[in-house]
Amino acid sequence: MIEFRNVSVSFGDKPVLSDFTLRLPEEGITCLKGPSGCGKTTLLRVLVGLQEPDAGKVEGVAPGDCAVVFQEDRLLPWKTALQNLTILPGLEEKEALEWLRRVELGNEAGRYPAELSGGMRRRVALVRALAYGGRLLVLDEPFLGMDEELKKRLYPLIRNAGVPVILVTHEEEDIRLLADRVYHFSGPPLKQIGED
Ligand SMILES: Nc1ncnc2c1ncn2[C@@H]1O[C@H](COP(=O)(O)OP(=O)(O)OP(=O)(O)O)[C@@H](O)[C@H]1O
Repeated sequence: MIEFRNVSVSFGDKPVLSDFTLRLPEEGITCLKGPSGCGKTTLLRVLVGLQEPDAGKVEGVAPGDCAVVFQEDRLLPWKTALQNLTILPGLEEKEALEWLRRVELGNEAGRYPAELSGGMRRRVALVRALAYGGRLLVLDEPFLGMDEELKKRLYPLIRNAGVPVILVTHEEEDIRLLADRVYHFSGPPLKQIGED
């Protein structure tokens, strides 16, 4: 179980997390849903250790435990799709190529991020996170820029990640086909308003 305990984060005079407490199960796929700007990304940034809270703490997860895909793909622009994977310690080129093939990018291995579409870059970021392993897979809108048919072909990769997944998505279809449970939020400040 991952636990946010009385976590507060403000940007200027705007509280985004305010004495926020939440327990997230560490099994299956947990979807987080809420309106744009309510604070979901901030929650994930605190979870993975990229945002130091003003107060409170997160228990049950350590730095390096999480493989993350953020809304912006964060690929290294001076490295090809393949090299963006082989920067992972211990990931051989052959295995990296196999990951790219799984997201239908086998022919794009030698291309630089600037030569890929937004949806292609996100697929590289997604397999980089999957190949990283970690104890928890954290995904913030991982299917942005992808059509419905492609997304459906990628769902099994998420389903079979072999680790618990925290998934932020606005898409009902993602939730319907992937989620084991959904936490609903409002905000800011972020507040849990339901669960199903
Ligand atoms: N680094 C920052 N500096 C200032 N304000 C920020 C910063 N990061 C987030 N915010 C503000 O905090 C609020 C919550 O942002 P956040 O990105 O967490 O929302 P979100 O729920 O993930 O939104 P979306 O679904 O649109 O991605 C927004 O009002 C945003 O403008």
